[in-house]
Amino acid sequence: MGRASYVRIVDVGPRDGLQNEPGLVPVEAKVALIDALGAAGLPAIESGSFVSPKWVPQMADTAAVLARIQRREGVRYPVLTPNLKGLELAITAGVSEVAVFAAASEAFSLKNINCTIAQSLQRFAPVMDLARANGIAVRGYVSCVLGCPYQGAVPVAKVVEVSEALVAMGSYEVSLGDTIGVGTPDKAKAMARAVADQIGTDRTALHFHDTYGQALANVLAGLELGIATVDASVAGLGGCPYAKGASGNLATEDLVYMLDGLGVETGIDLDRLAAAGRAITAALGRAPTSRVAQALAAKAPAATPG
Ligand SMILES: CC(C)(COP(=O)([O-])OP(=O)([O-])OC[C@H]1O[C@@H](n2cnc3c(N)ncnc32)[C@H](O)[C@@H]1OP(=O)([O-])[O-])[C@@H](O)C(=O)NCCC(=O)NCCSC(=O)C[C@@](C)(O)CC(=O)[O-]
Repeated sequence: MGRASYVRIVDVGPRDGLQNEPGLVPVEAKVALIDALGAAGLPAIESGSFVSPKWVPQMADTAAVLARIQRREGVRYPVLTPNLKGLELAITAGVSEVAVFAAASEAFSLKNINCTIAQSLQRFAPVMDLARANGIAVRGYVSCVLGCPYQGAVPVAKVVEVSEALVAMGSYEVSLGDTIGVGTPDKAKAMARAVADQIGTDRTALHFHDTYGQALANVLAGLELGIATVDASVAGLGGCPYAKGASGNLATEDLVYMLDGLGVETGIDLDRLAAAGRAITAALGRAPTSRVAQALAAKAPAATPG
């Protein structure tokens, strides 16, 4: 199957990007980021997570963030929910989409959500049922699809097995997370193909971190399979609190620039996206790691001295 003519980008910056920030990011900065991403044309913006505030303090204000964002018609604002308690909080916050997150590595599952892979799938079953009863769409994640910080190699068969289980339970899509960004294109493509062959290309999404600078190449390899949903994080924000050394996701600006160049539609305005990235990184006191954002900033006319 060839490359799709439209790729749906899920910006995970407000959640995956910010969850590991050492200093608390104010609610206003998160709301401004989500609204700016919506205005830039993102069709889906992962806006927070209802997880234990002891485990991930940065996401403890998710309800406050959701109460203040400007929800745009046609834009989805999923949040992570690891268990029923998380889903109940998400329902109270009025969400229409959540994500459950499993792993293909036992060691990572224990560190990240304090249970085995099998226990996590058991825990997700009632979450899926309650979500369905409330008309809430459920996305699934599988972490460590190309390697684990604790266990090393991860068998592709395990990635396929967990992905199939998530779809069988009711996930409309499974996002394949290279949590520590160790993948390279041939391996990424073989893994994504093995999953897509079982659950369908239309249910397969790519979520690659850029730790080793391979994320864009890995995405391109996945696009060749016809996969048409890709996660990215504005300004390259991010890192996982339970994966030491994991850097940010593929930067959304870099992905949009590549797709624009390939003639693949995204519906995203690159300049507005880059402005959103500059605003949040300014609030965090640093520059975007996105190469495209840096290039655009270098090209921008200098302010007139005044
Ligand atoms: C899953 C748990 C809760 C298990 O944690 P646990 O300690 O086993 O849970 P518990 O059920 O025993 O509860 C312990 C305490 O947490 C509370 N609690 C329990 N659940 C919730 C909830 N939903 N919301 C708020 N509070 C909650 C619960 O009420 C209790 O409070 P206490 O009585 O001690 O005061 C914990 O391990 C956790 O929150 N983990 C989240 C870790 C996380 O968010 N990781 C980052 C996201 S995953 C990721 O980044 C990878 C991804 C998706 O991007 C893809 C990729 O790149 O690979």
